Amino acid sequence: MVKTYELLINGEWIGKRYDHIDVLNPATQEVMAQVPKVGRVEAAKAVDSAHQALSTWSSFTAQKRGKLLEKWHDLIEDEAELIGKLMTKEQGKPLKETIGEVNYANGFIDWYAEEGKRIYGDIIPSSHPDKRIFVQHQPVGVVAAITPWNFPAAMITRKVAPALAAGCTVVLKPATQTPLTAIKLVELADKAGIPKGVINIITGSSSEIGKTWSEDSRVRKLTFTGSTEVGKILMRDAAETMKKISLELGGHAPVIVMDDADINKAVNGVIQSKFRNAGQTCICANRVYVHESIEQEFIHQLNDEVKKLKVGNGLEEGIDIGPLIDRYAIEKVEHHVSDALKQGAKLQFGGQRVEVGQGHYYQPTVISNVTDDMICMNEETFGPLIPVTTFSSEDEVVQRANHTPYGLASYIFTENIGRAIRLSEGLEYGIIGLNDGAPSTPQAPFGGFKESGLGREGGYYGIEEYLETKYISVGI
Ligand SMILES: NC(=O)C1=CN([C@@H]2O[C@H](COP(=O)(O)OP(=O)(O)OC[C@H]3O[C@@H](n4cnc5c(N)ncnc54)[C@H](OP(=O)(O)O)[C@@H]3O)[C@@H](O)[C@H]2O)C=CC1
Ligand SMILES: O=C(O)CCCC(=O)O
Repeated sequence: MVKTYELLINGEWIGKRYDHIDVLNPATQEVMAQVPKVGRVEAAKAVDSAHQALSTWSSFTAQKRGKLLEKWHDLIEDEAELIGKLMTKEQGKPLKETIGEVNYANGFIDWYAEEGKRIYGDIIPSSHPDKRIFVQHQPVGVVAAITPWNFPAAMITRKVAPALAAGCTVVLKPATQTPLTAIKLVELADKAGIPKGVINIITGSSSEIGKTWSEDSRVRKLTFTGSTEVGKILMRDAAETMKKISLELGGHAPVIVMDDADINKAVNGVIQSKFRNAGQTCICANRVYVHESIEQEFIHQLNDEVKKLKVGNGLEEGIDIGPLIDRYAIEKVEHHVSDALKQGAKLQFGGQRVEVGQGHYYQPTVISNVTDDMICMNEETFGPLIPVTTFSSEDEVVQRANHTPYGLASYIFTENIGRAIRLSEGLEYGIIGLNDGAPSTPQAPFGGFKESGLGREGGYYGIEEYLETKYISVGI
């Protein structure tokens, strides 16, 4: 019999009396667990609970909240391997990546346990001799967090840790495909002594839960990571109650490899960025622009490295690329590859499914002779495909790289400092990996320009998203 996980509302674990949703292991397609399927009633109860807990939690000192966050961090650290295994089973990514993600996720808790103590205000010199200007920051209130399946731990802590550190309480809905890691993290928060009602987690109908939270004026902040399409729905709905919002949405990251680049560094950077989570991240390299003079050498080295990558069940030793999340994901990759090949792209490596059990596995794939009108050059592939094209000048490549509604991450490989600065300034992206294929870290601001979203997560920028600014004008 599969385990049924429970949900936490107002300090009580509930779930037995609801319908359930099956959680599948993407490597085997087996049902590995079930979670309750709740809707509007429980979504509203979760807000009641968070709202009730708000005054006490926000009145705690930052030190007291920080201590509880540290306790939560330590419990996660103790169970990192177990959580990693659970995440590999529900999400598919290799164990080395899931354990890495647990540590990355825990880094946000660690960072915000400290950062909560540094929510400083200002005293601003007044132009009136008989007045003083004080500015202070207060928690925004109840926060609703909706998270995706591609980072089942990090997307939870990147939102919940700064919210809690700022003095907010949270209602959380993880993705239906990967709720187990999230529930496990909340269980550890409960065990750490974070008071009842401060974190509430529910699973179920995303549209009903999203609507309920959007309409509820007690929810003062909505934070979401996922598709641009859903982000736009949530932004429209949140406008009714004028909530603060953070949206971390899709991307279409260009990689620019200049003729002076260290090719070895560029190849490793592309591989690091592209094949993390089998290409299912919004900052993954989506299209590679290589200077025409080094195309052959770059592709040759890239093929050599890509050939070494091992595809299979992420629980097995030595696996680099696990299964894609579901059948729609692999069909999308196939569609992008076949469209490109039909229009004249050249297959360098891969291009096929890999038959391993029942999972949806796809070979790491490299195609060249790609043109800007192909689907893969315009839509997020969210899979292990590297399309390579060439360019001849700096201006041309910046213009082509910026020609997209997205603006999340971009990558530059060059050894020339002037070019590095010019390109970094010219690219309309929130994140630049300059000779770096892995820019994500808890201390830095993560977020996008244009249709890649609003707001930033991580670093001190990340906590500002959970604060209101209050100005007190004092007559003396
Ligand atoms: N920026 C990023 O990190 C991500 C980008 N994507 C992109 O989006 C594509 C689609 O992925 P998908 O998982 O469908 O992403 P979605 O945007 O559909 O899902 C992300 C989260 O939003 C929830 N959700 C879905 N619809 C609504 C709604 N109407 N109201 C409130 N919440 C909602 C989902 O719940 P539920 O799971 O219950 O449906 C999930 O928790 C990917 O192929 C990729 O291109 C996807 C994931 C992450
Ligand atoms: O948006 C995503 O794909 C999740 C975040 C990835 C990261 O933190 O690197």
